[in-house]
Amino acid sequence: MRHAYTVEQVRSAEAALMAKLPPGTLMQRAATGLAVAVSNFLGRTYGANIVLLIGSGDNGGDALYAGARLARRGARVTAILLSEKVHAAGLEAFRLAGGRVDTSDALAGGRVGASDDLADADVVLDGIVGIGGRPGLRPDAEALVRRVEQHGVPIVAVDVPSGVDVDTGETPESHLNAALTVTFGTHKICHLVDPAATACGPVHLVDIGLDLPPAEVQSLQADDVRALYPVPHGESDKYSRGVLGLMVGSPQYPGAAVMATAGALAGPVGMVRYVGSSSVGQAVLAEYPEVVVGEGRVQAWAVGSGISTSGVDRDRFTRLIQQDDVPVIVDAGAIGALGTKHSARLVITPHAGELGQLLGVPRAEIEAGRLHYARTAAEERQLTVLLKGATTVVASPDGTTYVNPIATPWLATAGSGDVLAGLLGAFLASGLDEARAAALAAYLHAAAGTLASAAGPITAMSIAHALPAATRHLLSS
Ligand SMILES: NC(=O)C1=CN([C@@H]2O[C@H](COP(=O)(O)OP(=O)(O)OC[C@H]3O[C@@H](n4cnc5c(N)ncnc54)[C@H](O)[C@@H]3O)[C@@H](O)[C@H]2O)[C@@H](O)CC1
Ligand SMILES: Nc1ncnc2c1ncn2[C@@H]1O[C@H](COP(=O)(O)OP(=O)(O)O)[C@@H](O)[C@H]1O
Ligand SMILES: [K+]
Repeated sequence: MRHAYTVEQVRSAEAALMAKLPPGTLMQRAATGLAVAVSNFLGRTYGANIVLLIGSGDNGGDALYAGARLARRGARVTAILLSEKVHAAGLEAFRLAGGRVDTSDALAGGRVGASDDLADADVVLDGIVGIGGRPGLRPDAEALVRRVEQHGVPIVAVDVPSGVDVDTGETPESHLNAALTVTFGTHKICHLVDPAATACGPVHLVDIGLDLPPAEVQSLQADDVRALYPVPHGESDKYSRGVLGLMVGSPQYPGAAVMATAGALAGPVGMVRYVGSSSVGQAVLAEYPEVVVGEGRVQAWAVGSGISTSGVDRDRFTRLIQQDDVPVIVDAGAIGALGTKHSARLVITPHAGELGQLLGVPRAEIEAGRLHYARTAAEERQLTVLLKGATTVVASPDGTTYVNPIATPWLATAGSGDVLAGLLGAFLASGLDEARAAALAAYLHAAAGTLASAAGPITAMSIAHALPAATRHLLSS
């Protein structure tokens, strides 16, 4: 499991550890890990041109000490100071190691020297602000960052890409986009939650020995998927593996039923039942003769994919969400049919537009505050939210939050969400709790999309068809 923490949690863990260690130890650990990561990123150190952007705090200190190490190993390292006040001991160590300080005047707008240094750089280290930063880049920092981008020089962010909101993953103001982020002690929320997660690029974690409480946000890793997946055993039968009921697809969108069924059958259930109009049932049977069409006992329901809100059978839906023994996935049109009361355990699977409609908030606001709104909906409505998007967020009413770390943009294809709803239904029917079922489904859906897209552009059905191989690969690796 990958865990992410708030700035407050990180600071208190750092304080506890610092009290036991000689002064400066943590910063030296961070700077050493940073210097090694930069060398690995470049593939060489000797003769490399490295530029440091240095702000006023310890984040700049990390960059200066790492710059000193890189200079001692033969790199040409130049620091551009963005503040009158910078980490004094770090600057001294940097100068002693042969590091140059660019003295062109940032605020005078000249920056001739800086411009030359930037044009020649192999990499730029962003030590402008770390976890002590407020969102946004100041005008001088922003101008420099835009210059770096114009020259196409990759940026390695120290701890976090400057400008992002570390605790929410939001980017309300200007920020930089890193080719790599090197962080210390633990992941912070911005490393896992979009839009900031995208700005981080790949994230490299340097262990500095922190002791941390339970995490705010977590991400499944391959070994978690292996541990959680309900693999059948000698005593299993089709009922004990779980029966999923699908109330999805409509005469207008019959394909949704086929795609949700494909997702479900590629999951861990023993049986899928289809309940709906006979023409849609026939379409499902034509593709999947193993589906049982008609009423019967199920361990979970998936409702709404490929059904418009006005097409949802309200009486039936209300009865389903008022029973308390069978969990229900509420997808697509059924999200719009949700009232304020339910007693079943529910998982809703909106994209940003659908969550916006449910909460009465514009879509763009949901996109900008994905973690916040997923958590708000989960808590206020007392249900689990799987918010779809480039990084899918799963939030449960008890506060447990997962973020899916491995999606590919190829997943953004019509019907992809129907496959996901079916797969999630399969995990719920097999007996997993809602949050874990949702996190596992998002992970495997993305793994299948990644596998399928290796052969070129994908469709929803190719995601479903890649699910067994993606699952086998994960379970056997
Ligand atoms: N506390 C520790 O033990 C460790 C801290 N480390 C480093 O220290 C960093 C935190 O250092 P600090 O607490 O000094 O804080 P930062 O260096 O993140 O930034 C705080 C400084 O930046 C200024 N500032 C805030 N927002 C700004 C903005 N938008 N634009 C420009 N300037 C802004 C503030 O006035 C303040 O002077 C971590 O991110 C990490 O890089 C690491 O060395 C590991 C150990
Ligand atoms: N940019 C992206 N990167 C990765 N995954 C994405 C991206 N955009 C969408 N997805 C994923 O693709 C799926 C799309 O589902 P959805 O919006 O319901 O489409 P549909 O209604 O056509 O099935 C979701 O699993 C979502 O998380
Ligand atoms: K930074």
